[in-house]
Amino acid sequence: MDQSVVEHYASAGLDNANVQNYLDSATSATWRFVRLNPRFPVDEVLSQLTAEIGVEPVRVPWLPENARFFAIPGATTIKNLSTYEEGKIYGMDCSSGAAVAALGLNNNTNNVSGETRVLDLCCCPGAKLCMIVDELLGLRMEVVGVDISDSRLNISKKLLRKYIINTDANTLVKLFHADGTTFPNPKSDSLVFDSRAEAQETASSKGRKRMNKSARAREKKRLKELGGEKETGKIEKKEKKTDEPAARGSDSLFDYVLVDAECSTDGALSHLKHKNKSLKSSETVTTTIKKKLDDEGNLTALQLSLLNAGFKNLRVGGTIVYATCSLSVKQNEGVVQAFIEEHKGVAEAVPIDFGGQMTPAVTGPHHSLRFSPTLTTEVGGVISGGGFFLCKFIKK
Ligand SMILES: C[S@@+](CC[C@H](N)C(=O)[O-])C[C@H]1O[C@@H](n2cnc3c(N)ncnc32)[C@H](O)[C@@H]1O
Repeated sequence: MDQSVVEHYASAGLDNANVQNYLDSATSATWRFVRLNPRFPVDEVLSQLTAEIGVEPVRVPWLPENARFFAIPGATTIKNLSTYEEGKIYGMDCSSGAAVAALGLNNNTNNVSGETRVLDLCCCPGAKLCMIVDELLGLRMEVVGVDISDSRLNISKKLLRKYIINTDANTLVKLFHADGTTFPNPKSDSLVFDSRAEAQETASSKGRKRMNKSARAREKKRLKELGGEKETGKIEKKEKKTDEPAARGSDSLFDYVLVDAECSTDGALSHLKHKNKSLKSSETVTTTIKKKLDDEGNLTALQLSLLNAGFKNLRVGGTIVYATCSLSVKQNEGVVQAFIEEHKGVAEAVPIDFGGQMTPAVTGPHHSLRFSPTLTTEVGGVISGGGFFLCKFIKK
């Protein structure tokens, strides 16, 4: 195995044998994780899920109960489950869930205007974006997702259409195709999704269908009786209303910002393999990681720019979380150190609290948390997911 990759993992605390084990085990994880959609009753979803996988899902004990994370056997193909097809569960790693839980949206002490505004600066494919919306369910919210990749934004749109858009009027979710390092930039950013506009569109097309079926004749008669109106029998297509959302733009500051930055993905090999289906053996995985680590200078520059842009979009008193699924010291503690030096006295690193539970994470400088990748998983005790790094700041 390439020595630089071994050294990389050694610096993150894995010994030689564990590195090989980790690289080999990426396709055969003991556990995988699902998050329950809060729009359905927990008990009902759990019994349906238990019936179809044949074992009882185990709640991830260190995440807040209302985050609804459960471990299921690693061999389960989530997309074949009826609970997944029916939109009752999301496939999502519990350490990814930790990034959203770290924002503390449930406490919602940041909300000063009656509306909670959240920016997810690298949002695709969108698992965390959906969790942000779910955490705020029932409150007035504007959640903005930004990503530079068109194809990945299409995946996010599908997710939002499946889980989110037909929710209550308090929910507004927008997606921008934009460079997160310069967001907002009205000259180059483009709004590619607006949940309220979509919901209105869906409702009015349903209305049109109903009209076509049952009320067409009556409408024809009514128009005739009114007189003077042309009896076309056709129902006018209404102009699409843009009363509030899309027009408002992206110029206000946010209460919460998540910067789940582009990284070398070496802590979450299952994600890396998911993105690149040709990564079958530990050798090809090693080569890919080596390539990414060789380009680490560019990566850390991008990460710092994203974190700075996220901070610029945050209002005073707001909360920002920086996250990566890398174990690299340069991409994690290194970026955080550079950020703190640039924003001395304004960015304050604060402890991350998941409701006082013991977590599988190790605390580092500036209250950061490191989740080691799964090597052994204890059910009933601490259950860990992929490798992850988190650091949280408030703006003073
Ligand atoms: C680690 S992934 C984010 C995962 C996502 N938060 C989720 O939960 O599904 C990093 C994302 O950053 C995006 N990205 C990379 N460079 C970017 C930039 N300059 N501006 C915005 N997004 C960027 C990538 O397209 C990718 O989707």
